[in-house]
Formats: sequence, structure tokens, C-alpha cells
Amino acid sequence: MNRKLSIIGAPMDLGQNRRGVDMGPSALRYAGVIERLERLEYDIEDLGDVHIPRPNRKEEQESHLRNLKEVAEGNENLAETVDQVVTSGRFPLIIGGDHSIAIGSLAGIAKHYDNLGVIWYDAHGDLNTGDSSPSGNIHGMPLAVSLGIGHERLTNIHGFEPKIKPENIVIIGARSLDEGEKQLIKEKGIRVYTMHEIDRMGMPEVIKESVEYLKDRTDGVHLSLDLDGLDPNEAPGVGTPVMGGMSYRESHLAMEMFAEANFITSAEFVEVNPILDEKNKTATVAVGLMGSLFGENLK
Ligand SMILES: NC(=[NH2+])NCCC[C@H](N)C(=O)O
Ligand SMILES: [Mn+2]
Ligand SMILES: [Mn+2]
Repeated sequence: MNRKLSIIGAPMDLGQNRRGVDMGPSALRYAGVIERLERLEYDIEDLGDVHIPRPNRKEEQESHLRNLKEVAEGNENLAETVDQVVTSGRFPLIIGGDHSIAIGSLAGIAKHYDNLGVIWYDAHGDLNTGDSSPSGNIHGMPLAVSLGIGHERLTNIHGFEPKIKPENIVIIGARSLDEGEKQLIKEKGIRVYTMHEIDRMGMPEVIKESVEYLKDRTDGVHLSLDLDGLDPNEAPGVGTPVMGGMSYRESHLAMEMFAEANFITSAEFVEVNPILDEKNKTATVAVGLMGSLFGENLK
């Protein structure tokens, strides 16, 4: 693993409709992310938070994609910062913020790879388009957007598209997929391990297969971890909880196996909402997972 790490906060809450997730970066810093990773002998630089514009309350929404303009602008800013971090040879660790920030993260990272792999650890597919979305919330769209599917203002962020290819994606933990998302998964042949597969195969086998699948076909792998992938009993501070998720222990095992495989080249942790949390529990869980991802257990 790259020993030089840059932390980038993305205080975005405009990709969905529950306030508070913009305080995610603070909650994660408060839960000790920097100290935790410094102990592992990383060279850490905290770049602070990228600018996310505030919506003009009086202005009419120009599209049924909620806060399209501001989400797009915030993600342009994030893409620029992430791009610079990768250019300088450092590992970008992005802390959110709602999951719409994956649009900017992937935009900044994918420019540097021919075949960027993506692990989408999430209860959801986030594969909606404006047409298929039941909510109009952009945090339900970033994976589709990164495939070049969706509103132009989003797909073209950072000036190119698509960012990723369907065969380089693995979704882990899905248990709430909308109809349009299921169709897209079939049509594009996206690899998905739903909770059903995780229960049947067990987490070790799911992660082993995922690593093998991505290892030969990609030249870098981005981990996009939505805290709602975990069971809401263990990670309650999220805006769209879905029962029956991956456990704390399964998630640590997954992170440890990624660390062993030594193939993750960028990561983001999203959807921590301290207002909905219980005494910063979810942020603390997230920081623990980062510890495992960055090799606590290999020391
Ligand atoms: N990143 C997330 N938590 N996404 C939840 C998306 C929920 C639902 N599929 C939607 O499109 O609205
Ligand atoms: Mn989710
Ligand atoms: Mn998500």
C-alpha cells in the first residue's frame, strides 16, 4: 500500500434529503481517523474540506434531480482536488458526505487509470438515472453516472466519460435494488454479491472471489464504502438504513482481506450522519474499518 495518504473531506448533503451528513467529515475526524492511521506509520496530510456550494432556496429546481447544480459543482471541486492528490503520488482517502461524492472521487481518480476497478460496499446499487430514480436523490445515482449513464451535467464532470467500465465493478452487500437498477445490472453484466450470496457463500469466499476477479483485469481499485452496507444495528447513523446488512465482523474481515491483497489504490467512506447517529458510533465504526483497510492486522 502507498504509505503517503491525503485525507479529503467532502461535506456534501445535497445528494439526498436528510440534513446532517455534511457533518460526516467532522465526525470522522473527531472519531480519530488521523491518529488511528498515523499509528500505522503513514505519512498523513489532511487537506481539509472541499467547497460544496449551498443551494439557493428561492431558485426553482431546474430538473427533478435534486440540487443538480450544486451537486455538480461540489463534485467538480472534489474531482480537481482528488486528481491533484493522485498526480502527486499520494493515496486519496475521501471522507463524506453523502454518496453523490463518488461522482467527483471517481472522476479525479479514473483519469489516471485505463481500467480502474471499483468495489461498491453498499446496501444499494446507486445505479439509478433521473428516469429510474424513485426519489430524485443523486446519492442513488453515482455508479450509473460513472458508467456514463445519466444527466450530462454529472456524467461529464472533470471533462471525460465514462469513468469506469461495467466489467470492472463489484457490488457487495446489496439488498435494496430498484427495478431500473436490476435491469441495468443484467444488461451490463455487473458483478453483484447480494446479502443472499454473502449468507450462502460466507464473507471470506465473497471477498476472495472479488479480489481474484478484479486483480487481473484492473490497474487500480477504488473502494467506495457506504456505511449503510453494514447492518443498521451496528451502523445506525445513516440516512437510508436497510435491515439485514453485513456485520461489523464481516466488514472488518473484508477490509483485512483487502489489505492482504494489497490492491486498493484509493478509498472513500460515505453516508456517516452524526445527527442520526448514537454517540458517534457509526463514525467510530468507520474509523475502525479504515484501520483494518490500512493494515492494522498486518503489523
Ligand atoms: N447512497 C445511498 N445511500 N443511496 C440510497 C439510494 C436509495 C434509492 N435507491 C434511491 O435511488 O433513492
Ligand atoms: Mn447505500
Ligand atoms: Mn450508496
